Amino acid sequence: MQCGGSYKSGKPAGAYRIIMIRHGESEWNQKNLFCGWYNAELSQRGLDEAKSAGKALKKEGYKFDVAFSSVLKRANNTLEIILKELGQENLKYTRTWRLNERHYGGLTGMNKAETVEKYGEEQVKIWRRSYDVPPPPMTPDNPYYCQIINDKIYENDPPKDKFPMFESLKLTIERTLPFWNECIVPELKAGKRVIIAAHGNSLRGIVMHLDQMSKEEIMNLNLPTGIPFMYTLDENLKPVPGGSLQFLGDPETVKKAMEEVANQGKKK
Ligand SMILES: O=C(O)[C@@H](CO)OP(=O)(O)O
Repeated sequence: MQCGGSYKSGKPAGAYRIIMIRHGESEWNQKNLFCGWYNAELSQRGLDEAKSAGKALKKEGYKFDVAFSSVLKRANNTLEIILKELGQENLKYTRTWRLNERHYGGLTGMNKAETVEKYGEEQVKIWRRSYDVPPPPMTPDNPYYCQIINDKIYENDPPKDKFPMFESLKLTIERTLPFWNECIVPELKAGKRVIIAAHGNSLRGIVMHLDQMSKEEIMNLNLPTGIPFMYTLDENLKPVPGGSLQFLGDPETVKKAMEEVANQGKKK
């Protein structure tokens, strides 16, 4: 059976394995701005994180048959850097808006710490991490409204009448999960070695689904930038014991990186 490919660590017979990674730090992460559908570049640290992720995957002997990303360049570039490190730069990958970061609505472009000063830590945590409370909608007076809505990456999809002006995690999951079920799961079931390079919140949606997390549990999950993680799934696509959210990095570094993300929503 091909689904294990060249993975080194033990994988139970019949299980499926998938690697996911949140893009490396973007320039807007670095400035601590709500980013969402704005097409930010990777920062130098983000480029380095992507390279390190590629090296770590290479060291473990990973190769991929199929790769998926959003339409946003911070995720695309992260994936391309990883594939280059693996000597797989010619692997064609699928880009879809369904794996995009959640649309941060009217918060897009605002500084997270300043938003805390203005609205309080509790409100910002609700906007950032609650399951179904959306941020305020993006209105035409937002400085990034035209740039986002007219961006060529959205030329074909989503249709203009369905173009979101905000998304909660729930709404993000509603457009990400159909893609997971219809496009990613069949590749896993066909025994393909799959990698997804996407975003903090689209990946939180997939994690919530795979681990059947409650609305309360998902609030406390912050995915670090640029550290690959693995899921090992049984034939029903449920994580095998110990098969959830296994980071390819030392636990202390991962813990610190997760805390760093959580702390972006605190006072300066
Ligand atoms: O700004 C964003 O788009 C996301 C990810 O960078 O931020 P948060 O971690 O606050 O959901």
